[in-house]
Amino acid sequence: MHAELLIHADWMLPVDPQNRQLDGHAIAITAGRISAILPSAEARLSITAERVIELPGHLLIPGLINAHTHAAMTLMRGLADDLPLMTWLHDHIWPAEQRWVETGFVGDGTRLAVLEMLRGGITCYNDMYFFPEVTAQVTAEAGMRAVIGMILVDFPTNYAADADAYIAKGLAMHAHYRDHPLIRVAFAPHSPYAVSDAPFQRIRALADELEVPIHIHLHESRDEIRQSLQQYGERPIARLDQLGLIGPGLVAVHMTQLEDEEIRLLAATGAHVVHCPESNLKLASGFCPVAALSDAGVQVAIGTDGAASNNDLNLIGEMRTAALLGKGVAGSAAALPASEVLRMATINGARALGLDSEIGSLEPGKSADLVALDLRDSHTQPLYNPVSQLVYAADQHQVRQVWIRGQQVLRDGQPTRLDAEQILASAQAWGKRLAAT
Ligand SMILES: CSC[C@H]1O[C@@H](n2cnc3c(O)ncnc32)[C@H](O)[C@@H]1O
Ligand SMILES: [Zn+2]
Repeated sequence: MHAELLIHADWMLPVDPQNRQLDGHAIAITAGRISAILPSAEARLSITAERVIELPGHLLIPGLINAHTHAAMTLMRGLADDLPLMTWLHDHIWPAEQRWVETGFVGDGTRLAVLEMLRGGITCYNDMYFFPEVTAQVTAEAGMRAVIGMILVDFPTNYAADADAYIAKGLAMHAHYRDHPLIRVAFAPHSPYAVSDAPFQRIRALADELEVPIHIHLHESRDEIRQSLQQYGERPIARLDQLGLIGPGLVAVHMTQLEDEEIRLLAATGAHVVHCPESNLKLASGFCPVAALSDAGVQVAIGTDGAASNNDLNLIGEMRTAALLGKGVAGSAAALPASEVLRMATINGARALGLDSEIGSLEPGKSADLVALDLRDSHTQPLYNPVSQLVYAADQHQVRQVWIRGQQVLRDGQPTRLDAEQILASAQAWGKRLAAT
Protein backbone atom coordinates (compact mmCIF):
# COMPACT_ATOMS: atom_id res chain seq x y z
CA MET A 1 0.00 0.00 0.00
CA HIS A 2 1.16 3.54 -0.76
CA ALA A 3 0.52 6.68 1.34
CA GLU A 4 1.48 10.33 1.00
CA LEU A 5 2.32 10.60 4.70
CA LEU A 6 3.01 7.99 7.37
CA ILE A 7 3.28 9.07 11.01
CA HIS A 8 4.58 6.74 13.73
CA ALA A 9 3.86 7.67 17.36
CA ASP A 10 4.43 5.91 20.68
CA TRP A 11 0.76 6.32 21.66
CA MET A 12 -2.47 7.06 19.87
CA LEU A 13 -5.91 7.82 21.34
CA PRO A 14 -8.15 7.58 18.28
CA VAL A 15 -11.38 8.26 20.27
CA ASP A 16 -13.00 5.45 18.32
CA PRO A 17 -16.20 3.70 19.43
CA GLN A 18 -14.16 1.12 21.38
CA ASN A 19 -12.21 3.91 23.16
CA ARG A 20 -8.92 2.15 22.38
CA GLN A 21 -5.40 3.21 23.32
CA LEU A 22 -2.96 2.17 20.60
CA ASP A 23 0.69 1.80 21.53
CA GLY A 24 3.39 1.91 18.83
CA HIS A 25 1.02 2.53 15.94
CA ALA A 26 1.22 4.43 12.68
CA ILE A 27 -1.34 6.46 10.77
CA ALA A 28 -1.30 6.62 6.96
CA ILE A 29 -2.66 9.68 5.17
CA THR A 30 -3.51 10.15 1.51
CA ALA A 31 -5.35 13.06 -0.15
CA GLY A 32 -6.04 14.63 3.25
CA ARG A 33 -7.76 11.52 4.63
CA ILE A 34 -6.76 8.75 7.00
CA SER A 35 -6.22 5.64 4.89
CA ALA A 36 -5.04 3.22 7.61
CA ILE A 37 -4.12 2.88 11.29
CA LEU A 38 -1.95 -0.11 12.10
CA PRO A 39 0.92 -1.27 14.32
CA SER A 40 4.16 0.50 13.37
CA ALA A 41 5.99 -2.79 12.82
CA GLU A 42 3.35 -3.82 10.27
CA ALA A 43 3.29 -0.38 8.63
CA ARG A 44 7.06 -0.48 8.08
CA LEU A 45 6.64 -3.70 6.09
CA SER A 46 3.45 -2.96 4.19
CA ILE A 47 3.31 0.79 3.50
CA THR A 48 5.53 2.88 1.24
CA ALA A 49 5.16 6.59 1.88
CA GLU A 50 6.38 9.79 0.24
CA ARG A 51 7.08 11.18 3.71
CA VAL A 52 7.60 9.35 7.00
CA ILE A 53 7.53 11.14 10.37
CA GLU A 54 8.75 9.44 13.53
CA LEU A 55 7.36 10.81 16.79
CA PRO A 56 9.02 9.00 19.73
CA GLY A 57 7.59 10.03 23.12
CA HIS A 58 4.58 11.59 21.43
CA LEU A 59 0.85 11.07 21.77
CA LEU A 60 -1.39 11.41 18.69
CA ILE A 61 -5.00 12.50 19.20
CA PRO A 62 -7.77 13.83 16.95
CA GLY A 63 -7.78 17.61 16.51
CA LEU A 64 -9.56 19.23 19.46
CA ILE A 65 -12.90 20.94 18.78
CA ASN A 66 -13.61 24.18 20.61
CA ALA A 67 -17.40 24.06 20.55
CA HIS A 68 -18.06 27.67 21.61
CA THR A 69 -15.95 30.75 20.89
CA HIS A 70 -16.05 34.43 20.04
CA ALA A 71 -12.65 34.35 18.33
CA ALA A 72 -12.09 38.06 17.76
CA MET A 73 -12.63 38.77 21.46
CA THR A 74 -8.97 37.85 22.03
CA LEU A 75 -8.44 41.62 21.60
CA MET A 76 -10.61 42.15 24.72
CA ARG A 77 -8.69 39.68 26.88
CA GLY A 78 -8.46 41.22 30.35
CA LEU A 79 -10.49 44.29 29.43
CA ALA A 80 -13.20 43.69 32.06
CA ASP A 81 -12.48 41.07 34.72
CA ASP A 82 -14.08 39.96 37.98
CA LEU A 83 -17.65 40.92 37.07
CA PRO A 84 -20.89 38.92 36.87
CA LEU A 85 -22.25 38.12 33.40
CA MET A 86 -24.92 40.81 32.95
CA THR A 87 -22.74 43.67 34.33
CA TRP A 88 -19.77 42.43 32.29
CA LEU A 89 -21.87 42.26 29.13
CA HIS A 90 -24.13 45.34 29.42
CA ASP A 91 -21.75 47.82 31.09
CA HIS A 92 -18.40 46.81 29.57
CA ILE A 93 -18.35 44.42 26.63
CA TRP A 94 -21.31 45.65 24.56
CA PRO A 95 -20.23 49.33 24.86
CA ALA A 96 -16.64 48.37 23.89
CA GLU A 97 -17.95 46.37 20.92
CA GLN A 98 -20.13 49.29 19.81
CA ARG A 99 -17.05 51.52 19.90
CA TRP A 100 -14.40 49.23 18.38
CA VAL A 101 -15.75 46.27 16.48
CA GLU A 102 -15.39 46.54 12.71
CA THR A 103 -13.80 44.38 10.02
CA GLY A 104 -10.17 45.24 10.92
CA PHE A 105 -10.77 44.41 14.59
CA VAL A 106 -12.40 41.08 13.73
CA GLY A 107 -9.65 40.15 11.26
CA ASP A 108 -6.79 40.91 13.66
CA GLY A 109 -8.60 39.42 16.69
CA THR A 110 -9.46 36.24 14.80
CA ARG A 111 -5.86 35.80 13.57
CA LEU A 112 -4.67 36.04 17.19
CA ALA A 113 -7.31 33.48 18.21
CA VAL A 114 -6.43 31.09 15.38
CA LEU A 115 -2.75 31.30 16.31
CA GLU A 116 -3.54 30.54 19.97
CA MET A 117 -5.93 27.71 19.12
CA LEU A 118 -3.63 25.97 16.63
CA ARG A 119 -0.80 26.14 19.14
CA GLY A 120 -3.12 24.46 21.64
CA GLY A 121 -4.15 21.60 19.34
CA ILE A 122 -7.55 22.97 18.33
CA THR A 123 -8.30 22.21 14.69
CA CYS A 124 -11.96 23.27 14.56
CA TYR A 125 -14.00 25.90 16.40
CA ASN A 126 -17.62 26.97 16.56
CA ASP A 127 -17.81 30.76 16.47
CA MET A 128 -20.38 33.46 17.17
CA TYR A 129 -19.27 37.03 16.45
CA PHE A 130 -19.87 40.19 14.44
CA PHE A 131 -18.56 40.35 10.84
CA PRO A 132 -18.50 36.54 10.58
CA GLU A 133 -17.46 36.73 6.89
CA VAL A 134 -14.11 38.10 8.10
CA THR A 135 -13.77 35.32 10.69
CA ALA A 136 -14.47 32.76 7.98
CA GLN A 137 -11.93 34.23 5.57
CA VAL A 138 -9.12 34.47 8.13
CA THR A 139 -9.79 30.90 9.31
CA ALA A 140 -9.78 29.46 5.79
CA GLU A 141 -6.54 31.31 4.97
CA ALA A 142 -4.90 29.73 8.02
CA GLY A 143 -6.01 26.28 6.83
CA MET A 144 -8.17 25.86 9.93
CA ARG A 145 -11.67 24.49 10.22
CA ALA A 146 -14.63 26.39 11.71
CA VAL A 147 -18.36 26.59 11.94
CA ILE A 148 -19.18 30.27 11.60
CA GLY A 149 -22.30 31.76 13.15
CA MET A 150 -24.94 33.68 11.22
CA ILE A 151 -25.49 35.94 14.19
CA LEU A 152 -28.63 37.69 15.36
CA VAL A 153 -29.52 40.09 18.17
CA ASP A 154 -32.61 42.32 18.48
CA PHE A 155 -30.61 45.54 18.58
CA PRO A 156 -28.67 47.38 15.84
CA THR A 157 -24.87 47.06 15.88
CA ASN A 158 -21.99 48.13 13.65
CA TYR A 159 -22.61 44.91 11.74
CA ALA A 160 -26.36 45.07 11.00
CA ALA A 161 -29.36 47.30 11.62
CA ASP A 162 -32.21 44.84 12.23
CA ALA A 163 -33.27 41.19 12.06
CA ASP A 164 -33.74 41.34 8.26
CA ALA A 165 -30.19 42.61 7.79
CA TYR A 166 -28.61 40.07 10.17
CA ILE A 167 -30.42 37.23 8.43
CA ALA A 168 -29.68 38.49 4.90
CA LYS A 169 -25.96 38.84 5.69
CA GLY A 170 -25.92 35.39 7.26
CA LEU A 171 -27.61 33.80 4.26
CA ALA A 172 -25.17 35.47 1.84
CA MET A 173 -22.29 33.97 3.85
CA HIS A 174 -24.01 30.57 3.84
CA ALA A 175 -24.28 30.70 0.04
CA HIS A 176 -20.64 31.78 -0.32
CA TYR A 177 -19.28 28.87 1.75
CA ARG A 178 -21.74 26.22 0.56
CA ASP A 179 -19.08 23.79 -0.75
CA HIS A 180 -16.05 24.97 1.17
CA PRO A 181 -13.88 22.14 2.57
CA LEU A 182 -13.08 23.90 5.87
CA ILE A 183 -15.86 26.39 6.58
CA ARG A 184 -19.40 25.51 7.62
CA VAL A 185 -22.11 27.91 8.68
CA ALA A 186 -24.70 27.72 11.49
CA PHE A 187 -27.39 30.05 12.85
CA ALA A 188 -26.21 31.83 15.98
CA PRO A 189 -28.99 33.82 17.67
CA HIS A 190 -27.23 35.27 20.73
CA SER A 191 -29.59 34.23 23.56
CA PRO A 192 -33.25 34.11 24.60
CA TYR A 193 -32.85 37.52 26.30
CA ALA A 194 -31.43 39.24 23.20
CA VAL A 195 -33.72 37.72 20.54
CA SER A 196 -37.51 37.99 20.36
CA ASP A 197 -40.01 35.38 19.17
CA ALA A 198 -40.49 36.48 15.53
CA PRO A 199 -36.81 36.22 14.49
CA PHE A 200 -36.53 32.92 16.36
CA GLN A 201 -39.40 31.57 14.25
CA ARG A 202 -37.69 32.65 11.03
CA ILE A 203 -34.41 31.09 12.11
CA ARG A 204 -36.10 27.83 12.98
CA ALA A 205 -37.71 27.56 9.55
CA LEU A 206 -34.47 28.50 7.76
CA ALA A 207 -32.36 26.12 9.87
CA ASP A 208 -34.71 23.26 8.93
CA GLU A 209 -34.53 24.22 5.26
CA LEU A 210 -30.72 24.60 5.14
CA GLU A 211 -30.07 21.76 7.60
CA VAL A 212 -27.72 23.80 9.76
CA PRO A 213 -27.35 23.82 13.56
CA ILE A 214 -28.64 26.59 15.85
CA HIS A 215 -25.90 27.79 18.22
CA ILE A 216 -27.14 29.82 21.22
CA HIS A 217 -26.20 30.90 24.77
CA LEU A 218 -28.85 29.23 26.92
CA HIS A 219 -29.60 29.08 30.66
CA GLU A 220 -26.23 30.72 31.31
CA SER A 221 -27.11 32.52 34.56
CA ARG A 222 -29.84 32.84 37.17
CA ASP A 223 -30.55 36.40 35.94
CA GLU A 224 -31.47 35.02 32.51
CA ILE A 225 -34.06 32.69 34.05
CA ARG A 226 -35.47 35.44 36.29
CA GLN A 227 -35.76 37.86 33.36
CA SER A 228 -37.50 35.26 31.18
CA LEU A 229 -40.00 34.37 33.90
CA GLN A 230 -40.80 38.09 34.27
CA GLN A 231 -41.08 38.83 30.54
CA TYR A 232 -42.51 35.59 29.11
CA GLY A 233 -43.88 33.79 32.17
CA GLU A 234 -41.72 30.76 31.43
CA ARG A 235 -38.12 29.59 31.59
CA PRO A 236 -36.04 30.08 28.42
CA ILE A 237 -35.93 26.36 27.53
CA ALA A 238 -39.74 26.13 27.78
CA ARG A 239 -40.06 29.21 25.56
CA LEU A 240 -37.64 27.84 22.96
CA ASP A 241 -39.46 24.50 23.08
CA GLN A 242 -42.75 26.30 22.29
CA LEU A 243 -40.95 27.94 19.37
CA GLY A 244 -39.78 24.52 18.11
CA LEU A 245 -36.08 25.12 18.69
CA ILE A 246 -35.27 22.30 21.09
CA GLY A 247 -34.10 19.38 18.94
CA PRO A 248 -31.04 17.62 17.51
CA GLY A 249 -29.88 20.77 15.68
CA LEU A 250 -29.67 22.80 18.90
CA VAL A 251 -26.20 23.60 20.25
CA ALA A 252 -27.03 25.02 23.68
CA VAL A 253 -24.11 26.73 25.37
CA HIS A 254 -23.54 27.02 29.16
CA MET A 255 -26.70 25.40 30.62
CA THR A 256 -25.80 26.12 34.23
CA GLN A 257 -29.42 26.35 35.41
CA LEU A 258 -31.18 23.06 34.71
CA GLU A 259 -34.07 21.24 36.33
CA ASP A 260 -34.47 17.45 36.02
CA GLU A 261 -37.40 17.83 33.63
CA GLU A 262 -35.29 20.05 31.35
CA ILE A 263 -32.50 17.47 31.31
CA ARG A 264 -35.06 14.84 30.28
CA LEU A 265 -36.33 17.12 27.49
CA LEU A 266 -32.80 17.69 26.16
CA ALA A 267 -32.12 13.94 26.18
CA ALA A 268 -35.44 13.05 24.55
CA THR A 269 -35.01 15.59 21.75
CA GLY A 270 -31.30 14.92 21.05
CA ALA A 271 -30.24 18.52 21.77
CA HIS A 272 -26.50 19.13 22.28
CA VAL A 273 -24.94 20.98 25.22
CA VAL A 274 -21.64 22.88 25.22
CA HIS A 275 -19.98 23.16 28.61
CA CYS A 276 -17.74 26.22 29.21
CA PRO A 277 -16.43 25.56 32.71
CA GLU A 278 -13.84 28.34 32.97
CA SER A 279 -16.10 31.10 31.66
CA ASN A 280 -18.89 29.92 33.99
CA LEU A 281 -16.52 29.92 36.95
CA LYS A 282 -15.01 33.32 36.14
CA LEU A 283 -18.37 35.05 35.69
CA ALA A 284 -19.79 33.03 38.62
CA SER A 285 -22.67 32.02 36.35
CA GLY A 286 -23.34 28.63 37.94
CA PHE A 287 -22.46 24.97 37.35
CA CYS A 288 -23.46 22.85 34.39
CA PRO A 289 -24.53 19.39 35.67
CA VAL A 290 -22.38 17.55 33.13
CA ALA A 291 -22.44 14.09 34.74
CA ALA A 292 -26.24 14.23 35.13
CA LEU A 293 -26.65 15.32 31.49
CA SER A 294 -24.34 12.61 30.28
CA ASP A 295 -26.04 9.93 32.43
CA ALA A 296 -29.37 11.01 30.93
CA GLY A 297 -27.92 10.52 27.43
CA VAL A 298 -27.24 14.14 26.46
CA GLN A 299 -24.09 14.67 24.38
CA VAL A 300 -21.92 17.34 26.04
CA ALA A 301 -19.08 19.09 24.18
CA ILE A 302 -16.55 21.63 25.56
CA GLY A 303 -15.93 25.27 24.66
CA THR A 304 -13.68 28.00 25.99
CA ASP A 305 -16.12 30.88 25.28
CA GLY A 306 -14.37 34.15 24.33
CA ALA A 307 -11.03 35.32 25.72
CA ALA A 308 -12.77 38.20 27.53
CA SER A 309 -14.44 35.77 29.94
CA ASN A 310 -11.96 32.89 30.22
CA ASN A 311 -9.27 34.42 29.57
CA ASP A 312 -7.58 31.99 27.18
CA LEU A 313 -8.56 29.62 24.38
CA ASN A 314 -6.78 26.62 25.85
CA LEU A 315 -8.93 23.52 25.39
CA ILE A 316 -6.36 21.26 27.07
CA GLY A 317 -6.70 23.38 30.22
CA GLU A 318 -10.46 23.45 29.74
CA MET A 319 -10.56 19.62 29.68
CA ARG A 320 -8.78 19.55 33.02
CA THR A 321 -11.16 22.11 34.53
CA ALA A 322 -14.16 20.22 33.13
CA ALA A 323 -12.93 16.95 34.64
CA LEU A 324 -12.19 18.43 38.07
CA LEU A 325 -15.33 20.56 38.24
CA GLY A 326 -17.50 17.69 36.95
CA LYS A 327 -16.36 15.51 39.85
CA GLY A 328 -16.99 18.28 42.36
CA VAL A 329 -20.47 19.05 41.03
CA ALA A 330 -21.45 15.35 40.87
CA GLY A 331 -19.95 14.65 44.30
CA SER A 332 -18.16 11.66 42.83
CA ALA A 333 -14.50 11.16 41.91
CA ALA A 334 -15.64 8.62 39.32
CA ALA A 335 -17.65 11.22 37.39
CA LEU A 336 -16.15 12.48 34.11
CA PRO A 337 -13.12 10.21 33.77
CA ALA A 338 -10.30 11.50 31.55
CA SER A 339 -11.31 9.37 28.55
CA GLU A 340 -14.86 10.76 28.69
CA VAL A 341 -13.56 14.33 28.84
CA LEU A 342 -11.39 13.70 25.76
CA ARG A 343 -14.51 12.44 23.96
CA MET A 344 -16.28 15.69 24.95
CA ALA A 345 -13.46 17.77 23.42
CA THR A 346 -13.42 15.75 20.18
CA ILE A 347 -16.21 13.47 18.97
CA ASN A 348 -18.99 15.13 21.01
CA GLY A 349 -18.03 18.51 19.54
CA ALA A 350 -18.05 17.01 16.06
CA ARG A 351 -21.53 15.54 16.63
CA ALA A 352 -22.87 18.84 17.95
CA LEU A 353 -21.68 20.55 14.77
CA GLY A 354 -22.94 17.79 12.46
CA LEU A 355 -19.35 17.03 11.42
CA ASP A 356 -18.85 13.60 12.97
CA SER A 357 -18.61 11.79 9.64
CA GLU A 358 -15.53 13.98 8.86
CA ILE A 359 -13.77 14.77 12.14
CA GLY A 360 -13.74 14.08 15.89
CA SER A 361 -11.90 10.74 15.82
CA LEU A 362 -8.99 9.07 14.04
CA GLU A 363 -10.61 6.44 11.84
CA PRO A 364 -9.97 5.37 8.25
CA GLY A 365 -11.98 7.52 5.83
CA LYS A 366 -12.10 10.55 8.11
CA SER A 367 -10.25 13.78 7.48
CA ALA A 368 -6.64 13.80 8.74
CA ASP A 369 -7.13 16.43 11.47
CA LEU A 370 -4.62 15.36 14.10
CA VAL A 371 -2.41 16.62 16.88
CA ALA A 372 0.89 15.34 18.27
CA LEU A 373 1.93 16.19 21.85
CA ASP A 374 5.40 15.57 23.23
CA LEU A 375 4.92 13.82 26.57
CA ARG A 376 8.64 13.66 27.43
CA ASP A 377 8.34 16.86 29.49
CA SER A 378 8.98 16.71 33.25
CA HIS A 379 5.35 17.28 34.22
CA THR A 380 4.06 14.38 32.12
CA GLN A 381 6.62 11.84 33.42
CA PRO A 382 6.59 9.06 34.38
CA LEU A 383 3.85 7.93 32.06
CA TYR A 384 1.44 5.22 33.20
CA ASN A 385 -1.61 6.27 31.26
CA PRO A 386 -1.50 8.67 28.26
CA VAL A 387 -5.11 9.90 28.58
CA SER A 388 -4.55 10.68 32.26
CA GLN A 389 -1.41 12.70 31.39
CA LEU A 390 -3.27 14.53 28.62
CA VAL A 391 -6.27 15.61 30.71
CA TYR A 392 -4.81 15.96 34.21
CA ALA A 393 -1.20 17.05 33.61
CA ALA A 394 -0.36 18.19 30.07
CA ASP A 395 0.32 21.77 29.08
CA GLN A 396 -0.71 23.20 25.71
CA HIS A 397 2.95 23.97 24.91
CA GLN A 398 3.45 20.23 24.51
CA VAL A 399 1.43 20.42 21.29
CA ARG A 400 4.20 20.21 18.67
CA GLN A 401 2.60 19.19 15.36
CA VAL A 402 -0.89 19.80 13.97
CA TRP A 403 -2.40 18.66 10.67
CA ILE A 404 -5.76 19.67 9.20
CA ARG A 405 -6.98 17.78 6.10
CA GLY A 406 -3.51 16.29 5.98
CA GLN A 407 -1.84 19.73 5.71
CA GLN A 408 0.64 20.63 8.42
CA VAL A 409 -0.51 23.89 10.03
CA LEU A 410 1.80 23.71 13.08
CA ARG A 411 5.36 22.40 12.79
CA ASP A 412 7.53 22.12 15.92
CA GLY A 413 5.16 24.51 17.69
CA GLN A 414 5.30 27.16 14.93
CA PRO A 415 2.43 28.03 12.58
CA THR A 416 3.15 27.28 8.92
CA ARG A 417 0.61 29.66 7.39
CA LEU A 418 0.49 32.57 9.85
CA ASP A 419 2.96 35.34 10.62
CA ALA A 420 3.08 35.12 14.43
CA GLU A 421 5.23 38.25 14.86
CA GLN A 422 2.91 40.38 12.78
CA ILE A 423 -0.17 39.03 14.62
CA LEU A 424 1.37 39.91 17.99
CA ALA A 425 2.38 43.39 16.81
CA SER A 426 -1.16 44.15 15.65
CA ALA A 427 -2.64 42.76 18.91
CA GLN A 428 -0.38 45.11 20.87
CA ALA A 429 -1.45 48.05 18.70
CA TRP A 430 -5.13 47.24 19.35
CA GLY A 431 -4.39 46.93 23.06
CA LYS A 432 -2.92 50.45 23.12
CA ARG A 433 -5.94 51.84 21.25
CA LEU A 434 -8.50 50.21 23.55
CA ALA A 435 -6.57 51.11 26.71
CA ALA A 436 -6.44 54.78 25.70
CA THR A 437 -10.27 55.16 25.94
C1 LIG B 1 -23.80 38.38 18.64
S1 LIG B 1 -22.09 38.21 18.62
C2 LIG B 1 -21.76 37.40 20.17
C3 LIG B 1 -21.97 38.28 21.37
O1 LIG B 1 -21.86 37.47 22.51
C4 LIG B 1 -21.15 38.18 23.51
N1 LIG B 1 -20.66 37.24 24.51
C5 LIG B 1 -19.43 36.79 24.69
N2 LIG B 1 -19.40 35.89 25.70
C6 LIG B 1 -20.66 35.81 26.16
C7 LIG B 1 -21.29 35.07 27.17
O2 LIG B 1 -20.62 34.22 27.94
N3 LIG B 1 -22.61 35.22 27.37
C8 LIG B 1 -23.32 36.08 26.62
N4 LIG B 1 -22.78 36.82 25.63
C9 LIG B 1 -21.47 36.68 25.42
C10 LIG B 1 -20.11 38.92 22.72
O3 LIG B 1 -19.53 39.93 23.47
C11 LIG B 1 -20.93 39.38 21.52
O4 LIG B 1 -21.58 40.57 21.81
ZN1 LIG C 1 -20.25 32.93 24.59
